[in-house]
Amino acid sequence: MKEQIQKRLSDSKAARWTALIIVSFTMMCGYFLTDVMAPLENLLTTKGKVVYFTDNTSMPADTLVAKVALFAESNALSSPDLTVQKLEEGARYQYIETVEGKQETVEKTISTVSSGKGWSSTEYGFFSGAYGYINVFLLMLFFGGIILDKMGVRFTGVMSSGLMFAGALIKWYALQADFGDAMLWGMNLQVIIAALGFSIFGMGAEITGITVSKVIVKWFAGKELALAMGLQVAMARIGTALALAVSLPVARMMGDVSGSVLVGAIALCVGFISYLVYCVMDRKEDAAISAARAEAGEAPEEGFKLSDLKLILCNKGFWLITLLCLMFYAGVFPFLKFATKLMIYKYEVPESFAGLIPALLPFGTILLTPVFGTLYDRIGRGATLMIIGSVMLTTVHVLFALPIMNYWWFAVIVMIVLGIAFSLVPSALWPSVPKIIPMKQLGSAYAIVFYIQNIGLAMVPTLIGFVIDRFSTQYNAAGAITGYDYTAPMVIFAIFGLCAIVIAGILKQEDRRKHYGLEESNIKKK
Ligand SMILES: NCCCC[C@H](N)C(=O)NCC(=O)O
Repeated sequence: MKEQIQKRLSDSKAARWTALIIVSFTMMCGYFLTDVMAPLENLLTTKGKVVYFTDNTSMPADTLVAKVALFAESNALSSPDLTVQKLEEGARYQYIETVEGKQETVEKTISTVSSGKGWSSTEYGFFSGAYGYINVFLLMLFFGGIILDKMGVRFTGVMSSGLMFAGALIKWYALQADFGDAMLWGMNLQVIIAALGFSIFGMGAEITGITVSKVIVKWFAGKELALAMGLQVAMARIGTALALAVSLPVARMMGDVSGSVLVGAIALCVGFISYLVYCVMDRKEDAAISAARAEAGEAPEEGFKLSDLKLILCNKGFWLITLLCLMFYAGVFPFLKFATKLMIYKYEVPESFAGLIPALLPFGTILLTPVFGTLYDRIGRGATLMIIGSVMLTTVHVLFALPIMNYWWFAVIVMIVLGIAFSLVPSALWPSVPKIIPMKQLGSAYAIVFYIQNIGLAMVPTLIGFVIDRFSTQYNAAGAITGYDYTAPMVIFAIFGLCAIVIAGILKQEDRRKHYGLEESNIKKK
């Protein structure tokens, strides 16, 4: 009987994997909402309504009306069905299009109509970066780590998943409301309120992220730690992949971009409830740990002290991991925010399918991250995996920057390579932190890594949005946008990759000197 009390819940395989699935589900819902707007960039940056045709092409409603009016003026319309009629499902239109230098009459049928928001690329970039603003500028992630180490995973997780839900609701409110032409700080008021919601959500998502990492170390240390972390990341990627794949169809179906955000907010509500379920398991685990300590006559584990921060901040290996994280993730997550439009304008993929190519990236990682995690658990080579992943990231961005091979299948291949890189580095990077920093400082350590990473997540989209507006957007004589040249933004992303390679190389050298064990396996033989 006594033995049963002392047995930790985490010693049971079923219990620890159940705990992992529950907390990973909460995180997955967070990842869904994080990227739900990415496939909607084209819609958000178009003014007025956008019509989608049954052949999967799309165009701003104003352009269609102008083209059809021009056609009607110069032709006697053969069928009343083809006159300018209501912009609604099933309506048919004829107009002239220039295909390979020749003028052709095309006939199209509307499939759905959605409302664009008329944001500029700068506004879209500002909004996308908002995820990190509160984390970075109000130091909330930093405080989040201290709260986590002081208050524990139950209090912190409930608070942070509640914040994610609240932020999502504000974002949804901003997108479905009509603010007319109201402006604030030189930007549309809608952008500012949506960004505020996204910032609150981002604070919740990042604090949930460090909490979940600590939960996993608590349940899996000395066991299948990297595999568990890999699986958690894989589930998170399902959230990203779903966001990229279904967001546009949902927005089209519901007639507005806010529809996709509403779906995300509902998912987050379920995620919040599932974290409450985890709290029940966590309480039992803590009780078992305390009972075992009392039984062994050990004093309860010393709590986190602020002076512990010094130990973290003076550790060179820790800083190298943190900088690698900053550079690597600056080349991936912000890129995803712009990737759908890149597919539309550089690779001429119809908008209806364009989100599916970036979605390949997280889909690929769903399988590969746990595979590489297991590899790290069993054979080690963590620093080497990070170098290889960073080289792949850089190569991919160089290929996207070059004005060659503008074929959709080439974009697919390059995206798959990026998917491999995006599996390699996270599966080695996150389980490497506990090799450098002890458990009781782990919450703060992950928080500082996430904090620095968030500087990239906040600033890079803002920078890229500005660069696209300033250097990449092409206009015709009348001042209308005709296309985009993605060379400059992609070169910026490639530079982040290059920095990641250098840092990963130095980390490997440092590991050799300090014996962190990054190249060693994680599973301890009993
Ligand atoms: N788009 C979600 C951003 C998550 C950032 C988070 N700090 C993180 O790095 N998580 C680990 C990962 O690989 O997703």
